[in-house]
Amino acid sequence: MLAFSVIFRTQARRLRLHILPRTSSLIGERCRMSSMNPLAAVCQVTSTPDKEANFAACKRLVEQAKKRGACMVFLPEGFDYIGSSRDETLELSESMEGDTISRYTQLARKLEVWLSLGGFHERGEKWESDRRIYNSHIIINAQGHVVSVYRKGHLFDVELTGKGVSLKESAFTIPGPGLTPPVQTPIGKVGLGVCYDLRFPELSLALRRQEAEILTYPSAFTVTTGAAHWEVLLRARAIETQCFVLAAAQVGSHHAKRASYGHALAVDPWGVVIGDCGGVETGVALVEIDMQKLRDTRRDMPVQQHRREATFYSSLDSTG
Ligand SMILES: O=C(O)CNC(=O)[C@H](CS)NC(=O)CCC(=O)C(=O)O
Repeated sequence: MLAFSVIFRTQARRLRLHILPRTSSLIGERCRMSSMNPLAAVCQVTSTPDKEANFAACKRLVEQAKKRGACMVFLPEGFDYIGSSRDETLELSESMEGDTISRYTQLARKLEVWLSLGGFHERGEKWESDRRIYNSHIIINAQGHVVSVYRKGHLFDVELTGKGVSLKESAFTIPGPGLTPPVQTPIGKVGLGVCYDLRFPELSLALRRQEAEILTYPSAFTVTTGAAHWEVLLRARAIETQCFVLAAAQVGSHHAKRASYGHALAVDPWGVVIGDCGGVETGVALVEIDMQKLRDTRRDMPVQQHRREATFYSSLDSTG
């Protein structure tokens, strides 16, 4: 009998529930059955500069998640690698046609599972002359086709005085051109962001306006900013858009100079944390995507209808 564990959080207590599907044949069917809520898998990994080892670790988690009944598996920013210098980060990058994406499309096809690959280091169009990359969030369907790509719009150029955080993403990355429309998947309509984008509610509101039901922020948050802001920001985006929010994450030490906060998280449209991978280990949290919860939340408190964006922006214009 196959069992899977879902990590639920009730206030300060964490409970691990073991749920037994009635028969193992239900697992493959779950994504197609309208009577059961689909399962999403939010992964937490520790990428290093070793691409082979990272692929092996991610593949194991995707296989585990599929076995436990997931229809769609979410991997974090830098799932391919986290480089130890600007030069190494650039050197290891690939195009969409390279080995890495080809291996993941094969994996998706073989396991018949959808994948969200957050934060792929993608060589830009003018790589040969400018050596710049995009930070790309790629969606692959269960037939192994790339169905959507969003290129991170907000770059993390941040230096926190006295807090040991100093990163300049724009030194190697080009910002993406803008929003990618939400994509229909077996778990719902998924809107794409990446990591630092989480801090900009105008992106999540634009995705909500385009009918997103699930927002995704695959991340590699720093330990300092993660401890201060991560859960608050994710819950705020969920509450104000009334969407599920799924955020796969990097955890622990990538190399001598860099570590990540962890806590890959899943939040429901009411703002409740329904999955949390913790701050220590790699792993996967399986969560039910119950669209009735979303419909109830939006019906009871129709904030999207109450929104008066135009009023506030036009008053800004008139006051200069
Ligand atoms: O560098 C790579 O290889 C992959 N990219 C990242 O890890 C990015 C850019 S440096 N990290 C973040 O955006 C952290 C955001 C953050 O921590 C916050 O908003 O507080």
